[in-house]
Amino acid sequence: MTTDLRDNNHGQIEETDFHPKSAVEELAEQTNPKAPSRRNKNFLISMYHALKGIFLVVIRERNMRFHLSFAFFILVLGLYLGLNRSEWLWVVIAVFLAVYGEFLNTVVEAVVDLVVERKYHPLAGLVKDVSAGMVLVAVGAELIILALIFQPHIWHYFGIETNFSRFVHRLKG
Ligand SMILES: Nc1ncnc2c1ncn2[C@@H]1O[C@H](COP(=O)(O)OP(=O)(O)OP(=O)(O)O)[C@@H](O)[C@H]1O
Repeated sequence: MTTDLRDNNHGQIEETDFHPKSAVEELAEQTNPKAPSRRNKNFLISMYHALKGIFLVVIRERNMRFHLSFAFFILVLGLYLGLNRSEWLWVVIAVFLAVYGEFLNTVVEAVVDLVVERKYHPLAGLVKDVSAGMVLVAVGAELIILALIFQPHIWHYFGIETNFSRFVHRLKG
């Protein structure tokens, strides 16, 4: 995180903490006011734009790369520990909850920057903070679900026997 100087709308300059440019900020700088607005002409073009959106967030948002690296680790751990089908279902829901939250957060950041034209505004800060809080809640839910799913398997792996870990392991056959 770096520091940035911003006008606080009262003629004073405040020092605020900011990360280096995010995907949203870089795109905001590339805006060409003279470019005509274009609409998607067919399904394939719509798909292309949707995939471009996913690609942009994955490549340029550090937090998204963290979520995906974590998801990959969970995938490997799940395969190694031999989760069953219904456990995978919960793992997928948990992982996508956090990833989806990150997508929403990126959208919120972009819209806020668009509305305030990247100038300082307390409400813009509030919206971004609440949006970041939403991601945190989603990650909290993800971690709780993953802990509930993986705990009996990890216990069993380390030879810690509880009624539940025995029950889950028996389900695996
Ligand atoms: N226009 C603004 N006016 C006031 N405060 C802002 C503004 N933009 C950002 N902030 C404050 O700076 C914080 C960081 O904003 P920023 O846009 O850099 O998000 P970020 O840290 O890159 O988020 P993420 O890590 O989720 O991508 C916000 O949570 C908010 O408190």
